[in-house]
Amino acid sequence: MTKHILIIGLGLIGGSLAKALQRNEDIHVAGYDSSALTARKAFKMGIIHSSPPSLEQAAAEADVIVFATPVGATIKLMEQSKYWNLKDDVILTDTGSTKLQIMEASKKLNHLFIGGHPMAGSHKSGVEAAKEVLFENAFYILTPDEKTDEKSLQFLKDLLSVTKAKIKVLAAEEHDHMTAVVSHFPHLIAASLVHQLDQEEKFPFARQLAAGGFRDTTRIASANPEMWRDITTQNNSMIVHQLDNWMKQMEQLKEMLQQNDPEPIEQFFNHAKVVRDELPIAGHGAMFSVFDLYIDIPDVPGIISELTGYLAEENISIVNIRILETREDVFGILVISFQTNEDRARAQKCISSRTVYDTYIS
Ligand SMILES: NC(=O)c1ccc[n+]([C@@H]2O[C@H](COP(=O)([O-])OP(=O)(O)OC[C@H]3O[C@@H](n4cnc5c(N)ncnc54)[C@H](O)[C@@H]3O)[C@@H](O)[C@H]2O)c1
Ligand SMILES: O=C(O)C(=O)C[C@]1(C(=O)O)C=C[C@@H](O)C=C1
Repeated sequence: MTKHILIIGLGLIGGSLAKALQRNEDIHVAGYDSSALTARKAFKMGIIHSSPPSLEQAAAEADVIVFATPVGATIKLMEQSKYWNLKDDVILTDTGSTKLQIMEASKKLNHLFIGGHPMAGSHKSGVEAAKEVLFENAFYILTPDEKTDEKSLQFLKDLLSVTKAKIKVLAAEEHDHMTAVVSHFPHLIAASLVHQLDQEEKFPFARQLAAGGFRDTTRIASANPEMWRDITTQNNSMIVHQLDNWMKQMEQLKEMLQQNDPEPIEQFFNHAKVVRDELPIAGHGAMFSVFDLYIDIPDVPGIISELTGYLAEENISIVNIRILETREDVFGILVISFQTNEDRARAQKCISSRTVYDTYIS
């Protein structure tokens, strides 16, 4: 029998989930967004099967309701949902980046709520950025609580299995602690590095020099500010705890730098390299979402379409393409991102065999 899923919030995450869920032919995906334009776009793009005009009516028909809205809006919607006429056995879930406050809010609901968080995403937002494959190989965290029965949990796991994510059950507190370390606090550091560049007054040309290192470290500073405002206010104490640890670490770093002894400085970098190099490689998800290929190209018209044309001929899909404007002379660096290491290796071979341009992997 067809199951009715309602996704509220049709941005990057809601849109990607809707697309992935459509792989299951026994599922009807209805989508709602507070922006009527977004909902219309999602329907036109085929991301959702239907775009009901009334949220309450769509909620009443749903077997599963997914809140894929910024976490502040999710808590407000959860409160509203108490007044909706829901099916008795409906399962409510969400995709929010924080879990403790959301699970706390779920205690006041009359229906089952199982927290959810796919650990994959992007600095891009909105329905246009939605991708069916976004969650493949990424962890998808679920945070059931004492009210959750095994059957409903299994039902949700089965439903989400079409995303090809790795489903993992965690307690909300563990989730918020770990995401503060690997996601929330790094976003604040990335933003702080950009602020530091912005405060550089003596040499404004520094912005032009910002090359791979600065761009790689600060990509996530381009993420949606409202979304990160909500995450930061909800997971505030865990983030402040990370900041305390960071400040202690920075004090130690400062002392080490003041002594300027090369050996501990090398050890500092070496330890970070060993830990970073040992991080597990995931196809998508939190850490390694893309594989970049760098190509030295001359500044001539048509060069990008020439190169992408070669890749298209060999059926190699591209995730992203950008130019690093780090040099003022004739050559620039084109960075093409791929979804897999294999795609990048094929692309490097393809470009090296068809052009004279140097390609390299950073
Ligand atoms: N962006 C990421 O990398 C990422 C990754 C995993 C989880 N998340 C979480 O998933 C959720 C959605 O994030 P996103 O990146 O898709 O954001 P997004 O900005 O791309 O999309 C959010 C959508 O929700 C809609 N919306 C906002 N308030 C609403 C309301 N009250 N009712 C209905 N629709 C409303 C917006 O119009 C927008 O279309 C957030 O809770 C976020 O923390 C984000
Ligand atoms: O890849 C990115 O750009 C992301 O920021 C994704 C990211 C993360 O911090 O890793 C962001 C928020 C999430 O809740 C999960 C994933």
